[in-house]
Amino acid sequence: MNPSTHGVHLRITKLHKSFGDQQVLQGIELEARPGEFIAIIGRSGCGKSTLLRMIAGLEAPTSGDIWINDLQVHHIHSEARIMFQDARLLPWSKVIDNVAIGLGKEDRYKAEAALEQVGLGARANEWPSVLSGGQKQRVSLARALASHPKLLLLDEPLGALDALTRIEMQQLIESLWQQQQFTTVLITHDVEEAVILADRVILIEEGRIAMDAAVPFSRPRQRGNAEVAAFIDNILKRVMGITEMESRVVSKDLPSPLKKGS
Ligand SMILES: Nc1ncnc2c1ncn2[C@@H]1O[C@H](COP(=O)(O)OP(=O)(O)OP(=O)(O)O)[C@@H](O)[C@H]1O
Repeated sequence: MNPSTHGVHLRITKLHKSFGDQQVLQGIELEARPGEFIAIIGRSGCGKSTLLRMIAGLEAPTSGDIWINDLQVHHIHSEARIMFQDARLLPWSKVIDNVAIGLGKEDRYKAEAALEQVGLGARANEWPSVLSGGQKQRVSLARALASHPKLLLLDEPLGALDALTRIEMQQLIESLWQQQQFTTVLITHDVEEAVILADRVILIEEGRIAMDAAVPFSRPRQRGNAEVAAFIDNILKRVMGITEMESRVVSKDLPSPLKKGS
């Protein structure tokens, strides 16, 4: 955990969300301390994005409360920024203008600085269309960070990237988080990514928090490290609902994600 004077305190109580008859979230209780980095995992469709959208103020809860510091979330919070799997850049605006969206003219230097921080200062005056997927996500990250948010919401932002670019982006996000100390909520399908980056890994199952595991390793965390790999493996087993005995059978007989890292 990164002690922080910058990030917000996030608190979620008795949160329910239904779409028609479908109850997606059924009593979420969750807290992130200022400057904490939490990762939310869970099977496809369990409600991760819905939860993030509600924290962002883009979707209203059916019932329950979300607090950012002492303000209840009813609409988009001025201190929060969200980043999605697709970069969502405006194709008719230059890279720097995409980063500067929402900033006043006098704050344009902040967009330039954010673009430098993600390593794309030299590409400021190009069109988004000439950038690679990873570069577009860097621009999207710069746009999210240019206004110095106190809460960064990441909805599977690295999901579409190749493995190497993904690792580079993870390192970039971790180093910017360490410098700027914003509170971070990361949605990811990748348990390894959650364990490498987050202070806590939180599993949503059947609409509730089924696991909230503090990651006990110092940073930067090494993927090859046996203890890290075993920790990832245990979470994977928990996500897949596989018992110890079943996992031995799976590990022996099949190439399986349970063997990841071994
Ligand atoms: N606007 C909506 N209207 C109706 N149903 C919705 C709406 N948004 C989400 N849902 C439903 O809520 C459930 C949770 O969706 P959500 O996108 O939050 O899941 P997720 O865990 O993020 O999934 P994935 O990992 O596949 O992205 C799904 O069954 C989805 O169909």
